Amino acid sequence: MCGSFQRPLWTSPAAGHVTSLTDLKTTTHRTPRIPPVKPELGSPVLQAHQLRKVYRTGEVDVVALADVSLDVAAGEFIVLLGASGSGKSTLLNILGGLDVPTSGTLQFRDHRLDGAGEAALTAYRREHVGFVFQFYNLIPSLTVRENVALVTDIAHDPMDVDEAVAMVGLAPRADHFPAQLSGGEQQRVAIARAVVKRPDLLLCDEPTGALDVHTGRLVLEVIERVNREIGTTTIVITHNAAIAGMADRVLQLGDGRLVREQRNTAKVSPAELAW
Ligand SMILES: Nc1ncnc2c1ncn2[C@@H]1O[C@H](COP(=O)(O)OP(=O)(O)OP(=O)(O)O)[C@@H](O)[C@H]1O
Repeated sequence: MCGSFQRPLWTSPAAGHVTSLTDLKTTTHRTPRIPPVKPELGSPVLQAHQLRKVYRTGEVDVVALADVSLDVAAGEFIVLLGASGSGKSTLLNILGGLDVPTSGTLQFRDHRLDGAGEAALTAYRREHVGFVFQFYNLIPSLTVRENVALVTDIAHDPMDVDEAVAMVGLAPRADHFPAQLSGGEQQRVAIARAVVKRPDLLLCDEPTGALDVHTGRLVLEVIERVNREIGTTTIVITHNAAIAGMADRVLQLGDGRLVREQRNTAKVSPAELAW
């Protein structure tokens, strides 16, 4: 399972809070970083042990995650299912360094993330994690290419921007603005932006939630392609159980706990998914 944990890597008091892209650039050389060595396919990339997250609002404690233990192997494609409020986003946010657990341990390769400070989590997210959310968060005044290129300024070893744009099938639209694109196309730009820095992890929270079936399939095809061709470890949250067929492994959360885990012996391509 989780093996012996090391002390958190990032405890340097010199690493300050990062508040803007300019800050990110200027902190690049000060912020402790994990070397960008790609792990062997199948080796553990994330190890979570008894993760617990309690949100306190006034006098009320909400237990969003209750002792979730989970190993994620490099290159794996995981679909995370569960009813609304079951803790899916909370888990994804903690795995992606957007939030920290109340208790439990989380390790990315050899490095502890629980207890890591703001600057350390920023470095982790910036160098190792690509996020895709339900809404695309593109900058309207920038073209497709420029939206994707923004990230490469702060990445250690980015992909060529046009290569990333081509990977999501938008090469002919590279000079278009977000308002000139459909929702599915905008989501594909968001995926290109997430993967252009060659992250170890691609974390997607309801990536097809705002899309119709046909467009949703196209977006899932791009996510599947990134996982298959680049080997990016991928976790997708969805309410749509049909998407589970794409996964190597399907995890189901209920009331903050992992209530079901299933490995797919054969994966279904997004084009074959029916919902
Ligand atoms: N910042 C917060 N403060 C207080 N409670 C929170 C906070 N964030 C989440 N929660 C609570 O934690 C629980 C898990 O929320 P979470 O968003 O992780 O669920 P989810 O499975 O992703 O739900 P959905 O499918 O609706 O997005 C819920 O009861 C939610 O109300």
